[in-house]
Amino acid sequence: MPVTWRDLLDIFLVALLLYTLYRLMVGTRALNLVRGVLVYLLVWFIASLLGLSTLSWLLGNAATLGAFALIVVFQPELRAFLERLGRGQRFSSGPLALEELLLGLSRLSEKRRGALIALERRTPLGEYAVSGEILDARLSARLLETLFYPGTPLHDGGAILRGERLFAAGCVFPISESQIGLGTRHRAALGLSEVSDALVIVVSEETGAIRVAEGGRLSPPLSLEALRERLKGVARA
Ligand SMILES: Nc1ncnc2c1ncn2[C@@H]1O[C@H](COP(=O)(O)OP(=O)(O)OP(=O)(O)O)[C@@H](O)[C@H]1O
Repeated sequence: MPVTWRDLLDIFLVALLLYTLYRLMVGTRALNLVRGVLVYLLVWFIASLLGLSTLSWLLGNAATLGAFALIVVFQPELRAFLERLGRGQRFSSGPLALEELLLGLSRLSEKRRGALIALERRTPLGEYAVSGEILDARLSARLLETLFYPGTPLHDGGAILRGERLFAAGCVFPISESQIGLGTRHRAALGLSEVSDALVIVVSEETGAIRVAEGGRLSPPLSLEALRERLKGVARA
């Protein structure tokens, strides 16, 4: 049968759809889930091919139950994914007010004020924002200083930056289990960086050191210059 322009269009659209889905999932837990499901399906397929009836029966029945379990467990990711799909474009949090952020961080560090600030990138952090207070205010150094002033109602917890807006404050981030020796502020920074592509900045109340968590890794204390370089990439993104 000859290949028509319809077949080519069909192939192109399917490829585009798969690529779009992949781009939407990069940097989220959902990508690992898809990998897991693919491995599961492969094992199931091989078991059926080899006629291993008990194993393929077991995997077949577990798949039905598993599908429901996955919907429940990954409900936040599914919601975020559909939100991003609904926006019709790649999520982008807009330009970062880099100098204001750096000025705020240097003052917080100088005065040894503990702070936790997540820079939202492609993974939406809305589910963490609603655990605190939505502010959606223009970011300024003075606003950061005010927010993390000890004793104020919003100084506890983390702030979320969405582009040049300080989107939320007083938010609860997931605590990492990977480095039990760290204090909870640093573990919360690591935890959020494990489940999202956010870059999370921590200022230590004890030492004033500024560190960055990204992709489940915590940097050593950074100088302002090193931090500027690190953040420039985010500002451009
Ligand atoms: N799950 C969380 N999400 C956001 N912020 C949190 C979370 N858990 C703790 N924090 C913040 O961390 C503060 C406690 O910091 P703690 O002293 O335990 O951490 P630390 O990593 O040793 O930091 P520091 O060096 O500033 O003392 C809390 O007052 C709160 O503001």
